[in-house]
This record gives sequence, structure tokens and C-alpha cells, in this order.
Amino acid sequence: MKQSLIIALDFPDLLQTQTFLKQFHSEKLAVKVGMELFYQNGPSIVSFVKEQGHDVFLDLKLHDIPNTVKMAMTGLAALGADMVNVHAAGGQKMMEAAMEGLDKGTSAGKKRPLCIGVTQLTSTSQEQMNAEQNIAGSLEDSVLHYAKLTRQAGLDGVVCSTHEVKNIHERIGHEFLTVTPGIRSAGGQTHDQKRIATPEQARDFGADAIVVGRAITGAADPLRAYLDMKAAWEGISC
Ligand SMILES: O=c1ccn([C@@H]2O[C@H](COP(=O)(O)O)[C@@H](O)[C@H]2O)c(=O)[nH]1
Repeated sequence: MKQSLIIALDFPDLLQTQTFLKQFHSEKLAVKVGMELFYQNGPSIVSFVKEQGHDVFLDLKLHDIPNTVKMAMTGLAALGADMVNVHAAGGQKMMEAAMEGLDKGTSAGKKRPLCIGVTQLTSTSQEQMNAEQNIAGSLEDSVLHYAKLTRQAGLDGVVCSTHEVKNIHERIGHEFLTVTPGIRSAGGQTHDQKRIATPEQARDFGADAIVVGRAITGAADPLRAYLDMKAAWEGISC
């Protein structure tokens, strides 16, 4: 899923998902199935989207005791998603258990899904992190700390904002994936996101993939919004 623009399919049901995807005709997409769609429709939603030929990031952000996460990941590995994730705050042992579960659940001859750790949600601000999570210091340091922990646990990368990408790549390495939500066009509505950036900024900072939800799904013409965002992300002027 490197160099992808991942569309967040934040819909409640299959019908809305189908209607949305139909607008993209035969374009092969990278999409994200998150809690809203998965919890209301079940695992079959992943096979449905895969059958349409799209790559799937299953964004369920697991965070529990190591054994529970391991067993859950064993089940998720069998669904055919290309990438899954956990909250890095669950700790190194939990993340190692997630990887064990994924290895166990991946059928022979198939590729294990990529696994990434959520550092600090893009809806979290510096002030909120200090006050509500009781973490002192800068948000950038906290993100780097979680990214290092994620690397030590053997995961493939992290979810972070574009603003932390450069630091992570410089300190941990360029092969370590940075997947960045909170993407908006210049002047676009921010909604509940705090650490936002444009697709051009994401590209300049070296993000490996961007996640775009409402700026595409809520647009009057989602296909146009997608093509414009993609061109901006890829540095193509249209
Ligand atoms: O830190 C994070 C982790 C995940 N997300 C998810 O990405 C999309 C973003 O949607 P927008 O509509 O583009 O804001 C959404 O599905 C989140 O669950 C995130 O935003 N930040």
C-alpha cells in the first residue's frame, strides 16, 4: 500500500459502500474499512471490497491484552486484508503478540498483511495529550517514542500525522511505513482533526500513504475530488 491514496470508506452499510464505489468504475483503489463499516456489517465487508479488486487497509486499531490481540489477529489475517493496525499504546508485548497472531493466521503461500501501530491520533492536539493522557513533553516526541516501540516490536510502520513523518524517517529509517490521515485540501473543513495537512505537504514530508475520508466521501463529486487529491499527492498538475 506504499504510495497510495487510501479512501476511508466511513459508511454505515453495504448499499452506501456499493453506491460510492460504483462511481469509480474500474479504477483499482486502496480503501480503508474502519470501525463504522466493519462493526455494522461484519467480516464479509472485507471480502466484498477485495472481490471488487481493491486493496484493503482494515483499520480496527486493536488495543487489549497480548493474548486477546494475538487471537483476534489470527482471525483477521484470514480475511484477506492487505494491512491491519493496533494502538502502539498497548505496548511492545501486545504488538509482538499481534504479529504472532498474524503469522499464525496467514495461510501458507499467502502474504502476511502489513501491520502498523497508531502513535497519537490525528485528532489529538499537544494540549490534549499533555492534559488528558498526562504525557509531558512534546507530541512529536511522544509520536517518535511510539514509532520506536512499534519498530522494536517488529511492525511495518505507523499511523501518524504528516508533521511527524520526516522525524520518523530520519530516526528510524525510510523503509518504515508512515501512513497519514488528517488530509485536507487547502482551506478545507477540518472537522474533528487537529493535525492536518494538504496532500502536497504529505508528499513533501515524505509520507508513504495518505488516508482521505470526508474530503472525498462528502464531496459533491467524489470521483473528481479523488482525482484532484491524487494528482496533488502525486505532484501532477491537471
Ligand atoms: O490517527 C488517526 C487514525 C485513523 N484515522 C482514520 O482516518 C480517517 C480520516 O477521515 P477524515 O474524514 O479524512 O478525517 C477516519 O476513518 C479515521 O478513523 C484518523 O483520522 N486519524
